[in-house]
Amino acid sequence: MFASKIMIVEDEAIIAMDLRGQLESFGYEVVATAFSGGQAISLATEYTPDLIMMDIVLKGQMDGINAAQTISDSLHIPVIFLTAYSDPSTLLRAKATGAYGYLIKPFRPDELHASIEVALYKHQLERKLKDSEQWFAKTLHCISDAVIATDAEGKIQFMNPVAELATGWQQEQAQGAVVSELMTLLNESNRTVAENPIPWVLSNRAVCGMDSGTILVSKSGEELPIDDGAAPILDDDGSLLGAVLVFRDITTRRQMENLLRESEERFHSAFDLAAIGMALVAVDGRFLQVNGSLCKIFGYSEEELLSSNLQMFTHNDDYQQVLGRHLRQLLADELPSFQIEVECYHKIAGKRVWSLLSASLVRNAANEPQYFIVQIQDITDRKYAEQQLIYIANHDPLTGLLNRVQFHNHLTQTLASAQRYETRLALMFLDLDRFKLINDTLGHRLGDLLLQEVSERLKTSVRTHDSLARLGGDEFIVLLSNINLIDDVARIAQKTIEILTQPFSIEGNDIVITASVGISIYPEDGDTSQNLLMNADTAMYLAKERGKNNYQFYTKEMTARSLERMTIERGLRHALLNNELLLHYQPQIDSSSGCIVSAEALVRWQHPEWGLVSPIRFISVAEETGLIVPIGIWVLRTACLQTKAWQENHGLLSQVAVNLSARQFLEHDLFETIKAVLEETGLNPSSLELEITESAVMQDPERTLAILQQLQELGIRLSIDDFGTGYSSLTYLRRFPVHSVKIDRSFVQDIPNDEGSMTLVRAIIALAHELKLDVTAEGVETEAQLAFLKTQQCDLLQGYLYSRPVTAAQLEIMGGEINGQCAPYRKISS
Ligand SMILES: Nc1nc2c(ncn2[C@@H]2O[C@@H]3COP(=O)(O)O[C@H]4[C@@H](O)[C@H](n5cnc6c(=O)[nH]c(N)nc65)O[C@@H]4COP(=O)(O)O[C@H]3[C@H]2O)c(=O)[nH]1
Repeated sequence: MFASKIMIVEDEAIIAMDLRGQLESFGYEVVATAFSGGQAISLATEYTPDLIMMDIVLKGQMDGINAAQTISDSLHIPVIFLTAYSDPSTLLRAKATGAYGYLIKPFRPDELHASIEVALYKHQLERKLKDSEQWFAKTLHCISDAVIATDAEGKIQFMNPVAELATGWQQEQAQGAVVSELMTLLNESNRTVAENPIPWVLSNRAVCGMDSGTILVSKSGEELPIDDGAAPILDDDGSLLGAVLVFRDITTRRQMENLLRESEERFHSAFDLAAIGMALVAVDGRFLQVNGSLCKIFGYSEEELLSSNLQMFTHNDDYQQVLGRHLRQLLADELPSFQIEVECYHKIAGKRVWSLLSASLVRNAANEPQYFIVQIQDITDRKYAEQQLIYIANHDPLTGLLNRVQFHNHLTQTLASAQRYETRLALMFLDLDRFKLINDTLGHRLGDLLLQEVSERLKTSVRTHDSLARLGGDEFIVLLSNINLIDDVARIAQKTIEILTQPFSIEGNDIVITASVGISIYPEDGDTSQNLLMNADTAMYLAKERGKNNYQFYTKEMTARSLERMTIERGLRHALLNNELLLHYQPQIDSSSGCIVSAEALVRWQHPEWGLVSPIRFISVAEETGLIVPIGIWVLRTACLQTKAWQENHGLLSQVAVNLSARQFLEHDLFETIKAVLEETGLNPSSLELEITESAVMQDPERTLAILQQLQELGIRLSIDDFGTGYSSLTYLRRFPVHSVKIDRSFVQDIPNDEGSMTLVRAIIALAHELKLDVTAEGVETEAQLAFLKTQQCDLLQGYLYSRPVTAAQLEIMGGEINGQCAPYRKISS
């Protein structure tokens, strides 16, 4: 603790020294001793002691009282007077300076000590009080609220600067004025004069809040919205000292409140009237507020929704989990917002609603989660449209079966699972036989209906977990998964074929179709979807070749064959462009005259590497690929040109026979093409015989009949090739405008050993003649065959006995000798 600093003012040096001794003995520090009033002021200024012991009577012009007055006014240092005089006027003067003590000499040391301690304590108290007053005064000046204090009569005693600014009155002007007269207050709502709270506070001695909505009219008439309160000022003993009014300008707050209210109104109207569903959802998922659109989307009333939670819309576990996870991520601040598609349920059982749900979380100023704002958009229509698009993209529009792309996906997945679980699967490639013909003859509309019926039947023949697809046209594919026994696959294939052979009745038309099926098995026939599909396709081709209407399992040998077929197909396309095709002619001999009257044109392929290729190797490929159409035209044109040249230059051949493939009959302009070739080459139609196989005629008898009639009317001769191998009867053929039949060489070759063949040949010739048809025997190789055929009066003979098919040049040598006359046949060495 520091000692209090005391200054002595005493013009008697001995007394001053004595006093100093006493003070120091009490523990004070005597910082200075002054001997006059003037010196007292300057030393007090210099040392600022805590207390001055001042003698009243001093030498010089200034006595102790005057010096004390100056020091008290300017330095606020407490003074204790020491004097030998105690006359009333001196005492009065001393008291007026605010003296802290007055000791009459001689005084006792304990009296001195007590006076000093009292003076120091009193001064300390006064200083604290002053500091505190100053602090309060400064506070009142600094605070942003307006403060007006009145006395107990309501007269203004204090106004801080904010109050001055708000009221327009300076404190000096307002001092002493009655507050309610100076301050005009209005009720904002009805603009009537509002009561000033001060009088009420003074009479009730209670705190009073001012109605919000109060307006202060300033001195200049300016109006300020204020928000305030007033309180009484009570003394320690409870007596009323006055009142204080505190108010603040709430213009900015009002503006903020207005903005907030407007924004809330906007939000509410946006919320209530929004076309999309909106909800405020508590963090535990309960609905706090829902709008009308939300109720409409799900068919629930507002009350029903408010008593349930967000998860109620979807019963699907997966969606619930996804939704729950996203909401938790919002709460954990891991996501600012999210948007997910959820499959929901309408109140009406079974009605599904697809919704696009967006949510974000509202947090308070302390960043604590308050509630979710959830928006729900009904996207059911869009979703169905999307599903429809996906369905369309994955399904065949005609039959509703899987399409090629989707089937590939299925196959890839099923194959992966078969590989994982080491199971077997089978692919059944199914192609309708002669569908193109049906399509072309009955029209595309009926063709489409037939395909639909076929797919319906196919559905019944496969198991539910098998996949059925239409790859295009009349090609179907079945994927049989989890196969135990190959026999099961065979059984299904057989059943499928049988189901399809039952006649279809479509718009009054009875249609009979058959199908060829090729089968490949995983893992035996391939381990990729491409391999398995290719091999099933290859097997299907073999089924076609083996007479159609059957099924074939893939074998390794088929690949070699199919490879060869592919090579032939590629080569054939070149052959046409590169002029690699040529014709050989096989003579046909008149049995009675022995003359060459006709020749059959037979195509050959002079391959640059393989040499001369037989038509047996390439005609079937040409037929499957459709290449037979341009090849057939080429053959026809070449044969006609050649025959025309022979007729004109050598007088050779009254006729040439050209094969017409069944496939060519599918061309809608077949007749026009043939007619054009005849016109172009100049060959007389009667010099052309077209050989049509029995099976080609029977594929579509009505259509063929119409074309044949046109050809006959043009003068072309028509012949049925390979007669006897099919199922047609001669009487049936009567309806067709044919001129001759050609007995198949398989019957001729058994003559004379097989009585049955001979009987058949005999009957064919007899019946044909009865029907006024010529008969040509093919494959005559022996004299015995020739003799038999002659006795049966077979009209024309063709076979190795006479000649193999030869080049045009060779044929000229054979028949050119008689110069235009029908020369007897002369065999050449071939
Ligand atoms: N074993 C034996 N065979 C004999 C005898 N006489 C003739 N041949 C053969 O029998 C076939 C007769 O022709 P196809 O029955 O129309 O049978 C033809 C025909 O179906 C087809 N073809 C040939 N050229 C053409 C063509 O230009 N167009 C069409 N669409 N098919 C053709 O190819 C088939 C085979 O023709 P090629 O190999 O030339 O075989 C020819 C001929 O060489 C014989 O005494 N013994």
